Amino acid sequence: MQAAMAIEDGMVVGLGSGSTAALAVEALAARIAQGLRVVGIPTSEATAALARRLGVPLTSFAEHSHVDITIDGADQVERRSLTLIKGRGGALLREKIVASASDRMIVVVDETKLVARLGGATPLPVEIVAFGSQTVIARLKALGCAPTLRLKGDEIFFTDGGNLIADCAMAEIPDPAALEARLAAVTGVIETGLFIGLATEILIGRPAGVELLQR
Ligand SMILES: O=C[C@H](O)[C@H](O)[C@H](O)COP(=O)(O)O
Repeated sequence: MQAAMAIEDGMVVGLGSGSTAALAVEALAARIAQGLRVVGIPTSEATAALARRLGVPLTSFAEHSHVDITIDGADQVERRSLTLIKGRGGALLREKIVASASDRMIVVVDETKLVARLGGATPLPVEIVAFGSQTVIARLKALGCAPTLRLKGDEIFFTDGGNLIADCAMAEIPDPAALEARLAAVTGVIETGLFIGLATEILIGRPAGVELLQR
């Protein structure tokens, strides 16, 4: 995978979550097997397990306060601004912490995820605290979206941090920053899946080759 070629010796690498990010971890592991020396900060327990299994050395923010490059996937990418929706796998909080600490965030997607405007068919995941979740969800509804508490089978889905996800369906999002501010102002909202100003490069896989969008 092309994104893994951006990683150089000695770097601290943010390891994203999801099926696309897993391919990047595999590509990184292959380079490590050939002698590349790096350490990774995983954005989920699943990614940490994969990295351990493939022999990618892990570290944490206790040892490294900044990340050189993070490679991650996304659920939607707004072409003009490189703003993202993330969190379909429930890893948005750790992903956003790692992305915010990164010099570069390389996002790998296929062309179906590229949109003129975010929202619409893709709901926005919002991580909320479990306590009082009914009242938090009611307040999200009052902001104009249609939230659904995420389930895993018949059970409530819990994030790695022990929180809940409200998937907020809404029409297209004309102003992601304004929406982010309104959602963040709701007590009990921990983080949203809107990634604004974080992605520095988008690699779009197409049958004909890879397109690069850069900030
Ligand atoms: O919480 C999950 C993450 O934000 C994923 O990076 C995102 O859902 C994309 O996943 P995938 O590459 O599997 O489509």
